[in-house]
Amino acid sequence: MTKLIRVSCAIILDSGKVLCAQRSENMDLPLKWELPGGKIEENESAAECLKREIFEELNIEIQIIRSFESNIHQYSPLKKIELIPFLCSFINSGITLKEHKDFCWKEIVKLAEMDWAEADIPIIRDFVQWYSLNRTQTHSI
Ligand SMILES: Nc1nc2c([nH]c(=O)n2[C@@H]2O[C@H](COP(=O)(O)OP(=O)(O)OP(=O)(O)O)[C@@H](O)[C@H]2O)c(=O)[nH]1
Repeated sequence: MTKLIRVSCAIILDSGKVLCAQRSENMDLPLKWELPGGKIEENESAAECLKREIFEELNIEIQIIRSFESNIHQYSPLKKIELIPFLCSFINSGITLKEHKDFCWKEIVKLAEMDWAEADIPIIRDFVQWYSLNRTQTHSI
């Protein structure tokens, strides 16, 4: 049976825009856009993983606001991931890319235009829908 790989990812919201990261040519899913994050290690919670990965990949600290429903996606017979999203804000802002090719801040209404990794598509759709219903609560972010 295929092992389920659990992956935490961050929807980092700042001034109504979300941080999108582009995978580099030499990564799996080359040049696809993703939400920064990574694989959850043994003895680590999804939230702990996210803080560690975001610091390792982008050199920034985040504050987790809430989690959203995860998405299970089978990329191939041997690769099945559970992508677990968290809404986050910044603590500091000097992004240094350690692994990704590029990053951008995308307005929420334009998020669906990006060429996302397949597992991210339902997560982005659900987040855009949630934001349109809850934007008044997120004004301070
Ligand atoms: N971090 C992150 N990973 C994602 C997203 N969407 C998605 O399908 N993935 C997949 O989840 C896995 C996360 O692995 P990772 O970020 O720790 O590292 P990686 O590319 O070095 O993994 P690899 O060792 O499989 O090549 C990758 O296989 C990646 O393709 C996403 O939005 N964020």
